[in-house]
Amino acid sequence: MAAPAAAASSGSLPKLATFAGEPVAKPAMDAIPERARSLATKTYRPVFWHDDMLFLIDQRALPTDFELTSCNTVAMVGECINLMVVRGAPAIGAAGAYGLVIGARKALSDGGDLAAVVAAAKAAKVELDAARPTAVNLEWATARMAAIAEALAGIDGMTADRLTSTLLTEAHELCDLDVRTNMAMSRFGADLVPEGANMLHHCNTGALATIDFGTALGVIYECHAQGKGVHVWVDETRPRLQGARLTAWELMRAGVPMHLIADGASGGLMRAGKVDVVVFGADRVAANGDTANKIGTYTMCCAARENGVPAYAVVPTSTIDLTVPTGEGIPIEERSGDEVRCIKGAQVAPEDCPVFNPAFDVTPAKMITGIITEMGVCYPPFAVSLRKAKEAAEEAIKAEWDAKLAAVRAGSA
Ligand SMILES: CSC[C@@H](O)[C@@H](O)C(=O)COP(=O)(O)O
Repeated sequence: MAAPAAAASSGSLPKLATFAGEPVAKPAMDAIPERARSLATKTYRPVFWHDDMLFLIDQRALPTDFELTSCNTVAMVGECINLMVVRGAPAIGAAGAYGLVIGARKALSDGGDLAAVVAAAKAAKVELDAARPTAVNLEWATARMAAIAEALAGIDGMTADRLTSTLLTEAHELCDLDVRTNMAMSRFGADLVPEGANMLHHCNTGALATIDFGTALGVIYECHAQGKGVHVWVDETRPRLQGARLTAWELMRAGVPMHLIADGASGGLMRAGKVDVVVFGADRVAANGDTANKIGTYTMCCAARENGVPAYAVVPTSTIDLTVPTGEGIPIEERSGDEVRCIKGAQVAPEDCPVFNPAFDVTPAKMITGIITEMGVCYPPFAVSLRKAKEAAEEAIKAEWDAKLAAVRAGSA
C-alpha cells in the first residue's frame, strides 16, 4: 500500500496535539460565571449564548471533567470547532452561526456601518467554514446566516445595530429549529424500532452533538421514552472515543440500558444475532445517498448487511448536500496521527509511529436501509427521496423566513 499522505492532505488545518489538554485560545473570560455553569448543567446544550457571550461545553474533557469555554472572537470559535471542543455536525453548525454573529458584533463595536457589518459576517463565514471540512451543517448554517445578513441589509431604513441584533435572534432560531428537527426525526425513527430491540450505535449523535436530544441517539431516547425496552450496544469509537466518553455518559445519565463495546466487537454481535437494528448519524449525505459519518461506520454497515441487520442513518435535511452527486465528492477530514498514537494524552503506540487518521468514511447508499429525516423516512432510490425531503424542508424554511422578512420590512417602514 502506498504511504498515506497524512501530513500532505491535512491542508491548512493546524497540527494538533493529543486531544486531552489541547491548547485552545484562552477563553474570553478567566472564570466562567456561575450562572453560565448552572445553565450548562441544566440543559447540557453544547452551544449556548449567555450574557452577550458564546459558551461551549468542552467535550474533550468529558466524562471525567465538565468544563466550559467562552468565545468572543471568530478565530476562537473556529479553533474550538477545529480542536473539537464542540463537535457533532449540527452542534458545529450552531457554533458557526454564533461565530458569524460575533464577527458582525465586532464590526459594529468598531463603528462599522451596515456594509461593514455584512462584510464582517461574510468574512467570518469563510474563516469558520475552513475549521472542519466534512460536516456540511457548518457551511449550511453559516450560509443561512450570511444570506439573512444580506437580505436584511437590503431593507430600507435598516441599521447596522438592528441587523446585528436580528442576526443574533436568527442564531437562536437556528438552534430552536435543530430541536424541532431532532424531535421529528426521533419520532419517525422510533416507529421503525421493534419492542425490546438491541440497537447498535456509533460515535456520539446525542444532545452533545446537536441542540437537545440528538439524531440517532434521539431515536434511542424516544424508544426509551415510549417504554420500548430497548438496549444499546455503544461502539467506543476510536480514535477520539466519542462513544465511550460521550454516548455512554449521555445514555447512563438518561437511564437507557446499554453496554459499551470495543469497535471490533460489533461484527461478532451481529453474527450472533444480538443486534436488531443499527442507527447512526451523518456529517454529509450525497445526492445519491452515500453517507459520510465517523470512521468505522462503513465497517459496521458491511457487517450489518452481511448479517441482514437493518441500518438507518438519522440525518437532518441540513446534512443532505445535493450539490455533491456521490460519496466520491465528499471531503474527508484527516486529523493528526497523535489521536491514534495516544489515548487521552497517554502514548499507546511507538513515538512517531506513522499513522493514517481519516476522521470519517463513506458508506455507500446501497448498504443503508433508510435515511430518517425530519420530513420522514427516505428509502431507495435515495436520489429521489432525499431530493424531495431536502426541497420540502428548504421550502418551509424559506416561507418562514419570507414572512419574517416581511415583518421586519413593515417594522422599518
Ligand atoms: C448528530 S451527529 C452526526 C455526526 O456528526 C456524528 O455521527 C459524527 O460523526 C461526529 O463526528 P465528530 O468528529 O465527533 O464531530
